[in-house]
Amino acid sequence: MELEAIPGVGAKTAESLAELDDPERALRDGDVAELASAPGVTPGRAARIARAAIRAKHDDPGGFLGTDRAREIHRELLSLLQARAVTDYAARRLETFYPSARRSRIEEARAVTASAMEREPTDAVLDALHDVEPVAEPGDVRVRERCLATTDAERYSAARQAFPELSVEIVEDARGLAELARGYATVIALDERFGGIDVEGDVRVRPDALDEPVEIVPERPLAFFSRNRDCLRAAVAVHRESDLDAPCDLDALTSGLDRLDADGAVAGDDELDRLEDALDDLDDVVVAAEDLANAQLKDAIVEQDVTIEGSDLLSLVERGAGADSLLSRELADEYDAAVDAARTHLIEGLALDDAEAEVAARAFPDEATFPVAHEADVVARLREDLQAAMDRRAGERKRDLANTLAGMRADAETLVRQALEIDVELAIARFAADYDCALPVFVDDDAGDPATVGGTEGEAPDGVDAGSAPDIEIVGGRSPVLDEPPDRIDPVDYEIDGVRLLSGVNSGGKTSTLDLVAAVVALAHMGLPVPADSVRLRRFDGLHYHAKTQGTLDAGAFESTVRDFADLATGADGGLVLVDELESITEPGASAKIIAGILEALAERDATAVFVSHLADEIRETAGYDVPVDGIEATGLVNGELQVDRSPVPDHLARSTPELIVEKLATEAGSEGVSDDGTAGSGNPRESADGGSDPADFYDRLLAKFG
Ligand SMILES: Nc1ncnc2c1ncn2[C@@H]1O[C@H](COP(=O)(O)OP(=O)(O)OP(=O)(O)O)[C@@H](O)[C@H]1O
Repeated sequence: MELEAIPGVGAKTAESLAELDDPERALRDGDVAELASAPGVTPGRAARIARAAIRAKHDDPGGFLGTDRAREIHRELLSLLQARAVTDYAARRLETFYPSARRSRIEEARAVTASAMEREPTDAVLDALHDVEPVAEPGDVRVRERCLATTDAERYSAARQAFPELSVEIVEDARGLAELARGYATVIALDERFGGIDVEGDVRVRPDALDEPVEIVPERPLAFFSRNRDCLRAAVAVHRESDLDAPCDLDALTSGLDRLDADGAVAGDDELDRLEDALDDLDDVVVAAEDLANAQLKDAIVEQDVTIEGSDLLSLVERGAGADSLLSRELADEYDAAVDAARTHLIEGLALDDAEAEVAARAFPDEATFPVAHEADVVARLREDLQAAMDRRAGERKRDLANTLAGMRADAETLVRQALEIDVELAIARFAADYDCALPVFVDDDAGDPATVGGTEGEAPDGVDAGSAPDIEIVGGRSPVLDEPPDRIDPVDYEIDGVRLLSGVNSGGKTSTLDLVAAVVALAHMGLPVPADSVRLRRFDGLHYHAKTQGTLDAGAFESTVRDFADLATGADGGLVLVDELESITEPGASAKIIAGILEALAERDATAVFVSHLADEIRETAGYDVPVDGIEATGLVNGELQVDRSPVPDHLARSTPELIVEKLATEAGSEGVSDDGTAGSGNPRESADGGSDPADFYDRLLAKFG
């Protein structure tokens, strides 16, 4: 895919995207996280790029949402879905679900939805998802205890390029290697000519180094796994909890991760731990051993009666020395015992092995002295030996672990990607469960092709013929954008065919019905499930939902609204038109004429449209064809509140709220004029006591005006 061919991707963004490992895959899969990892590409922009790439793939001109209200409904739906995603990735990825008029795009999104609706969002999976995030590249790795050495300038620059983590040194000969070995724990010689040389220190000859990066720098693969350790563990848990097919052996990956520290060091190796502890404790244990010997020896001296011969005393006094020789002669056994105790303390305290113990034993001298003092150079040698053993061991363990894990990197990345994708599906599944959704059935509008999207291949669902099916049929629809808790929402049935008016009492739910239709149509064209028992609809080219205007428009705004409707009524767009109380734009008489004209033009073009209006009668009178009117009917007034059946009654002009109230007044006034025994209270029930006319007459007169 030519990156710059994607709308909105300029040369600079294309350059950034080209830095990704596989930008085409990321674009193809709508992998927003991967796109957002390109330099300078924010997550929001990544979502827009992914959407544009999807549109380009489906040759989709976009612009399905034709009005502000349509876009608002889409935004609300998206937020409801995003609120059900655990990861930021899934929230962004959901933005790539946009309403499209293209059958291929709708089918592509529906495939994800179909799989999503099989998923069960258990608490355990959702918990595990909290720690999943797109894998991160580890920062620069720097290994200071190992270096590469060569005599060859060309090999030198190749090695520098291949191993930025290590120092690379030029040496003249074996002496140069030996010198390096004094400064580095391990020196890796790259030249064959060094094979078989005998140099002190850990010097390895590896002419194959450039082909074996894991052997030479095991830290490199390990850095990826340690950087992403928590996320990988969480991705493993997501796979286990959701029975997802894993791309690798989860036990092997987990045990590898268990052997790794957060900083890339090897964990859980007893020998390595022993060496590390011994190094940490060395100074303290030496001092403690020395103190022990001195305390023991002091006690022995205090308890001892020393008989000193006169000649010895003389020699002591004359030479001012010789107490040590006296000590070794008189207290040799006690000294040996004290030094033995010190050596044992040192060896056991540091859990040294035999070879280390042999060195450690020399830390306390055989020759008697008081106080007993350790040999600093022997302790230094012991430290060097322990450090070298630790470096060797750590290197071996790292190489082992790196060899196990390096081959799992691609699978580990897939593991995380799958876990993130599952979050997208679970968000859809949770939305579907919360709003009792069903997958809508598209009754295809392609001429001569009754195939359905989502219905039985090649035939219309339940025998419905594309020619005779209504444009939209909603059964048990529950508007997700209604500001009511789901259990307080009355399900609505509504069938829309052609261009129609929707009448009804105030607050009967006309606007909410338009919202429901808009939400259902938007979700269906996003390839998502709809909040209804069932929905059948034809594929629309766009959604033009005009919300009610607040108050009468001034001349300029009125003119531009009429222009908008001119575009709608004369354009080639096969979109769905929803309009709420357009009459509020100007005075009622003029409004009815304008609405009638728009309806005529739309009907001539076989459009699908619903116009909510309180002027249904006036519009019908003016319109040049028989405009169908549906009605949301009040079933009565209880305690001053309207009882409403929210489902529009087809081909029925609903009575208005004023009519219902006048009817109620007329009924009440009529029954007040009749006495308990059913006879008239006065000779003339329509005559009031003071001789004026009865209010019931007045109410009847008003009622008669409603026809
Ligand atoms: N299907 C429904 N289930 C439950 N409550 C609903 C439903 N539809 C509407 N309502 C309630 O009725 C209120 C009024 O609805 P809505 O604004 O859609 O009526 P309307 O007929 O457009 O009113 P108006 O004629 O005044 O513009 C909503 O705020 C909501 O509380």
